[in-house]
Amino acid sequence: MLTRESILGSPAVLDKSGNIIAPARVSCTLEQVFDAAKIGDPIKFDEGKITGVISAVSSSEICVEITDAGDHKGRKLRGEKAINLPKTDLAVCGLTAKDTGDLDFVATNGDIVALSFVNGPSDVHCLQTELRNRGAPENLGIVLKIETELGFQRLPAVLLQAMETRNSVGVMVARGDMAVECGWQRLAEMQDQILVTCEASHVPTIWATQVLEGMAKSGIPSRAEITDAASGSRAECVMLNKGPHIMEAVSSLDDILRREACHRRKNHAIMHPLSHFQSFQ
Ligand SMILES: Nc1ncnc2c1ncn2[C@@H]1O[C@H](COP(=O)(O)OP(=O)(O)O)[C@@H](O)[C@H]1O
Ligand SMILES: C=C(OP(=O)(O)O)C(=O)O
Repeated sequence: MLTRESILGSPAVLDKSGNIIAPARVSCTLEQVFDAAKIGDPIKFDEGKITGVISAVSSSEICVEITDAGDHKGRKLRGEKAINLPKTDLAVCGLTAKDTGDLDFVATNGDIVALSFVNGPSDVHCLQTELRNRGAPENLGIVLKIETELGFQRLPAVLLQAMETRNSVGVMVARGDMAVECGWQRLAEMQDQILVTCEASHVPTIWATQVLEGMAKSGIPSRAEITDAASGSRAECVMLNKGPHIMEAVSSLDDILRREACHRRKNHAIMHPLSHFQSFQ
């Protein structure tokens, strides 16, 4: 059960035979969810690790039937984990009350402001207006985090809107939420298109989320991670997430990107002679 009231989460209460007497409860801070969600809408918790379908909605509670929580042992949902409703039009436009509060500080102290869940040009316009109203400097950078289907579809219009002001603009390929919102299968195709569109628009990009994650966490990368990190050379910036081995991850990333720079410039392969195979000439 998802509750509008901000309460501490609690697990389900079961009787001796394992029947649910009271459902598990978690609260959701985004109030619009309770007006927008509809029966049958999919819902995902903790980056898609737990999935469900909405089975009942009221203005204060949303009932969710969990359809997948891993194997028979299930998965624990801890505090502060993300909730995604990929097919629900949340009618969240622009900025929340907390965002506008935070902007008072950002406008005078920030170098860059990142806008999460950009769904269309109106979100960007809203940020631009709020920054102008606060007299934010023209050189305050704006990073647009593309993480939803709508943001992806409207990227050209989003970029044109961002270019209406003199603020430098960049795009983050926010692959964490994008995979949850749009489905894992679409990630490769979507990230490619974002990179190409941004290159054509002369907008720098940030390759984000789970880059060398295994290495940052355990010290040893997977083979797939190395290839993914090398693809970061197609962006202007790569974002790493924290972990006890982050220093090794940074230095490996530097090494991988330097090597890749000999073979690729942005989205274009450099077709120089393959020196490794000269002995075959
Ligand atoms: N589908 C959505 N459309 C618009 N805004 C959303 C959507 N999902 C979440 N948000 C907004 O974005 C906020 C989430 O921000 P945050 O988790 O910090 O994003 P990020 O994953 O970019 O760090 C929510 O509090 C909510 O205001
Ligand atoms: C960068 C992302 O967002 P967050 O800042 O929540 O990690 C993402 O979802 O990929």
